Amino acid sequence: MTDDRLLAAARRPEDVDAALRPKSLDEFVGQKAARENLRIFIQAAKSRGDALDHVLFFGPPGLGKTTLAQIIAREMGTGFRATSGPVIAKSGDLAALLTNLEDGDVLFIDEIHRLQPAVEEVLYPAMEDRALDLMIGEGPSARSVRIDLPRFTLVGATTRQGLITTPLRDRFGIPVRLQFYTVDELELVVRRAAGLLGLAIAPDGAREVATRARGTPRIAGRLLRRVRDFADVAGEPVVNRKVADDALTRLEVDALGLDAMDRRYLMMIADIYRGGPVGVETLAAGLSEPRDTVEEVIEPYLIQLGLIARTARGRCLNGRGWKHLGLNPPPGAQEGLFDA
Ligand SMILES: Nc1ncnc2c1ncn2[C@@H]1O[C@H](COP(=O)(O)OP(=O)(O)OP(=O)(O)O)[C@@H](O)[C@H]1O
Ligand SMILES: [Mg+2]
Repeated sequence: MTDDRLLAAARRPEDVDAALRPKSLDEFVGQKAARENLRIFIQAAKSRGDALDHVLFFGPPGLGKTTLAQIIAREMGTGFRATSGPVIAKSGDLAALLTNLEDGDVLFIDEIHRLQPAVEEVLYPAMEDRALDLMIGEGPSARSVRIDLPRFTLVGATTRQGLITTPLRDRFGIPVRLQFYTVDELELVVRRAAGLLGLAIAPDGAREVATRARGTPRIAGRLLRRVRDFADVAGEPVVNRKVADDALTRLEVDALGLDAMDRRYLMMIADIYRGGPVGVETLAAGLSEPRDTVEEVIEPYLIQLGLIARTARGRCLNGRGWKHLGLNPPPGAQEGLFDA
């Protein structure tokens, strides 16, 4: 299933992300626009002696949302508290978290789209007015009291921008969309990670891993560890292109970084639906995967590569998709509409 995929971008226990996590904006590779904007906003807030405005990160898993949240706290020189949407069960839990913050703290809420509506409502005045509205007592004697909160920066992260309610989204002064990384950027990520892992890697070896990492630093780190295993066992002192290629091919990661699941997805559109259009529900059922997984994990990178297109009538295989499968589109297939 998806969780076992080598190329699944979602966190897994063995990822030991912390070891490879960049600790400052200077160390953070890629996301240039976001990085430079954050640098300016952080500098400005610091020079005013104020907390940074609230930041919302959105984008596919493994692109660096949590990493950037930690970097913000470090660069601001403030404390970092982390929690996640599904963990905060009641509004009282959030109230406790907020009242325990120290001046200037960063409060990181991962999967913020999964907050309960009642909990989310506590956040609105907290974000806007640094205040908490509490109800004291019950029945006719109930009254509302307002408690002032310390200055803090809320950093929210989500893989599902579409699921964030508008009132919540509007309260973030700094929305940041993270993009897939280029191969050049991932090459730097791989070299840096190899250095931290004490692994000797040749430039063409780093390039090979980068090319096959689905635009995602977490996957680059994971592939690098697996390649290291193969190199260790084979007694290869240096990971060059051939060593990396052999290892990744054995792991069924193809030249574009697609794995068996991606190829099953593409083959299903090609084979059964003659190139589409086919609805995402149908594809999800055929792959025995939840629709969310198909939309959030499998499709974004295939779209990024131009192998498929999302249309109003469903998913279609593009010319490039047919080519990657080594197939010719059947006469009358939809693909010509989307690219050459
Ligand atoms: N720009 C980067 N440079 C180097 N390494 C990075 C970069 N961005 C992320 N990483 C590495 O990728 C891994 C995943 O990053 P992170 O946990 O921040 O992703 P995320 O966006 O929070 O993912 P999720 O949506 O699953 O929570 C970490 O090990 C981190 O070290
Ligand atoms: Mg994260």
